[in-house]
Amino acid sequence: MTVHIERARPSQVDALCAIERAAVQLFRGHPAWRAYAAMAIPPELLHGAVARGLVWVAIEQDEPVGFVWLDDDLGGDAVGIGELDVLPSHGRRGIGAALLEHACAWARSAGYRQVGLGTLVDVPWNAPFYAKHGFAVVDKRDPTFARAWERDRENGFPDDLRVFMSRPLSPLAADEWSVWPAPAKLNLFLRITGRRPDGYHELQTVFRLLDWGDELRLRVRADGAIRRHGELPGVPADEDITVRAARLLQARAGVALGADIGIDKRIPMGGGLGGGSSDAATVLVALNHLWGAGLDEDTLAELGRQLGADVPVFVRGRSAWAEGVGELLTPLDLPRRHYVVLDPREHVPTAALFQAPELTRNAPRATISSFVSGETAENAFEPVVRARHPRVDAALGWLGGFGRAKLSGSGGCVFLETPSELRALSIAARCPDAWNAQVAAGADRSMLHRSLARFQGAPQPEQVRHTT
Ligand SMILES: C[C@@](CO)(OP(=O)(O)O)[C@H](O)COP(=O)(O)OP(=O)(O)OC[C@H]1O[C@@H](n2ccc(N)nc2=O)[C@H](O)[C@@H]1O
Ligand SMILES: Nc1ncnc2c1ncn2[C@@H]1O[C@H](COP(=O)(O)OP(=O)(O)O)[C@@H](O)[C@H]1O
Repeated sequence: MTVHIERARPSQVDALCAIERAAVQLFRGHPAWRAYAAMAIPPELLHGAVARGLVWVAIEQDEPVGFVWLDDDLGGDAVGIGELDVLPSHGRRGIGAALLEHACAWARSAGYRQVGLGTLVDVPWNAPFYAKHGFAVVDKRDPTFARAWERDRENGFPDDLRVFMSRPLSPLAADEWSVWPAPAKLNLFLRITGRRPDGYHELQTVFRLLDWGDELRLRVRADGAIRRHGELPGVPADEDITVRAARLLQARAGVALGADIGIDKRIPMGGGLGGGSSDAATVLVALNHLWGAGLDEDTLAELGRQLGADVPVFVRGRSAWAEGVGELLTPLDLPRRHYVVLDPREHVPTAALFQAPELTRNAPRATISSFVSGETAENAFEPVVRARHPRVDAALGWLGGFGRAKLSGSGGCVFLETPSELRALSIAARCPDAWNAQVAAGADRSMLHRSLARFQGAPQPEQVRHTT
């Protein structure tokens, strides 16, 4: 029977937790059994990892039979194998090895240079299995594993039997596909203070970048062509902002190389989460690197501005206070927060909202301190969108039952800030079926810039992901 591997979907989370529980039974009688048996994967955490594209599942006859979960919290140029489990009934068929190779291949495309893991030295399907697949035992005091070692001790794993292992990943060749993240954003408030002669509106907003978003695949072409692979509903290739971004960069930098572009779309289109803008910024930043075009960040941000008002903040890669049409940016370090982001599945047309006669477009100017104190927290589009789009109104009403729910950008996505990931996960778990709920952490430094640092072999800007 054939098995194939694909990215895990939210609907598979319960099945994956059950696979882990079945696989752990093989440790009965082992000194680590008590610790392993006491530690089931919290389904909400797996949900988060699935949403961020870090889990792959092996499917046989439409049923999940194994999975691998990558842990991107190690830092530096290393990614971890957080979990690798196969149903005991499907063991010894090479499914675990295939999952491992799949995850390592993705990690290599994402610019990681090593894969690390913690495992048991005396269990045949643990350390000896990984050794067969290119992993070598490393010194436990290696700083890469400091957090993992600490977690081991918290979980009561037998320290003498646990080893950390690492496998190097070779750099990508020039003609291979690479993968790059394109994070979503939220507008923590949005005020419109005036209108410019060209019809564009002056606004003030705070862009909060998230640790969740789209994934782009890029491959350099020698023939100069820019090609999009796959379909994006309602967006012909020539109109796709990623294709336009690549062409703009090509012309500005005078490069003769081209690119293949693939988009794994996770951010709802037209949802006020800046998905298209972020995709465009990722293309500018990534191709600038892959083509060796050598443009500086100011030039890339200006190219971004030509593509859309929200593109520069993604090019700069910092959560920021914004003015002008969104291009005058002051980086902000915001407190650690998680967000429940709710998609009412309603496309809200941005341009029409900016034209709405009832929109408040002459608000007094706010200050950063009035935002920080919580006094300035409104979104000028919210009353207009609530009146025109009943589904968005209903989503705000439901989420508002848990705290101060807000609209992002011009909507239709709405969000709620929470002090802990668990609180966000428990609210998201109660979301009515009609909408889609996502939990994400705020990121002061963009995951795009973490990727760029990996590809450049430079030190990481800072951990993006805040855990509580
Ligand atoms: C409202 C915001 C807030 O972050 O986000 P979204 O809801 O789109 O995510 C942005 O200002 C949207 O930025 P973006 O989506 O890039 O807008 P653009 O493509 O540049 O513009 C779409 C249309 O909106 C109007 N527009 C846009 C920005 C602005 N400051 N004034 C405007 O009047 C213009 O009519 C323009 O033709
Ligand atoms: N690569 C792309 N991803 C998303 N939208 C795109 C893309 N290219 C063009 N678009 C167009 O831009 C519109 C706005 O996109 P998006 O950035 O997702 O929403 P918003 O501006 O509300 O945050 C979409 O409805 C779509 O028509």
